[in-house]
Amino acid sequence: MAVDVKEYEGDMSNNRHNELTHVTQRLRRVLSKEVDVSVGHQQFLSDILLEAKELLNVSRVSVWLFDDAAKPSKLINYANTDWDGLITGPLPELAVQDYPNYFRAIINGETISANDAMTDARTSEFTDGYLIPQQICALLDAAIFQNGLAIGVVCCEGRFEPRNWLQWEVVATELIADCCSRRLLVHELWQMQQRLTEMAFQDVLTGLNNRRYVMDYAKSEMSRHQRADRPLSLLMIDLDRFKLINDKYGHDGGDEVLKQFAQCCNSLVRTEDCVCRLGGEEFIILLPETEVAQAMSVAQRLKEKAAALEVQYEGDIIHFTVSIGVASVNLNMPFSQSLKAADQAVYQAKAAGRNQIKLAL
Ligand SMILES: Nc1nc2c(ncn2[C@@H]2O[C@H](COP(=O)(O)OP(=O)(O)OP(=O)(O)O)[C@@H](O)[C@H]2O)c(=O)[nH]1
Repeated sequence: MAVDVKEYEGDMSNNRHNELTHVTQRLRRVLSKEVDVSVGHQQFLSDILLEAKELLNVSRVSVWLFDDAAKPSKLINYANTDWDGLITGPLPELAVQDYPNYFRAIINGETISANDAMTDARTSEFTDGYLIPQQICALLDAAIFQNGLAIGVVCCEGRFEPRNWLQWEVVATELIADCCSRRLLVHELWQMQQRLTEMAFQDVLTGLNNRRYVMDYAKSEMSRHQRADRPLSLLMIDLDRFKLINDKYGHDGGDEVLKQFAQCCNSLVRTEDCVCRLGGEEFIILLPETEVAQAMSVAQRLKEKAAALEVQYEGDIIHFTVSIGVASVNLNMPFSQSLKAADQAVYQAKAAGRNQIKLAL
């Protein structure tokens, strides 16, 4: 049911007025969450669209984004409130060649307040294929901008009869479109930040945690284990004669071995264990809540699994072995001391002929 100007200016029933005040407050509360990344952005969009649907008293509100803001050729449905019956499932993409007037208006940044969508020159293109079958009579569409370019549109659809869109309804839709724009930007920035954090703590080649990560992780695990008086163990692993593998199969062959060995480590340990590539052909596995005797048996399984691994590379099969140093992490000393002890054990394993496990003293 549309709100009439006269009604809004003076005669609006108390009920409708109270209802609007209530919905506006709800909408403002939801809009204020635009920077709260703990709410998923799809959830946020669907929340504001629902509030907008109620505020404007329309059948559906949806968000559509251009495939390419610099050179738009399609509008793709991004979020929408459901509506009772009719279209279900994903909405089809809209192509510029089918709706040139509509696209032109949105690209120009116009807010389309089509009181009668079937006669408005910007929306009449939808008449036979969409408006008539869906019984949509009024459309209120506001462009979503980013950096001065229209990147998409918020679309409000009224069914059954034309309506006169009021000025406040137009402004409310534009505010919602602006809010969608900011939220999409917040989402992009959040994704970028996630990616940077991942990059800062991840080894690019193997996807394992890197040295920076293990140092932070060890620090927090050491204090946790100290408080709980629990044992923490570590394996330091070095691939044997890795230079020969590089020399024989090339750097890419060596990389393939490192990647497959990383997977081998991951497949062998518990989810709470922390596998890291320290650099080069050197890896470390931290085993929380683990006595050194159990750590020795993990090392034994890893040594056997590595020796049995057949790395397929350009028609060849590459075999390799590992030398492992096992240490119980000394919770009263800096972590670097335990690393050093494990490193010396690796050195002894190498000196003893490689493909060996040694316990750090
Ligand atoms: N393919 C590849 N090779 C690497 C990478 N990082 C380091 N290396 C190579 O790893 C080799 C390590 O050689 P060394 O330190 O001599 O050790 P090793 O040949 O494994 O001999 P031992 O440790 O004594 O058994 C060097 O040739 C490095 O160039 C990497 O990311 N990819």
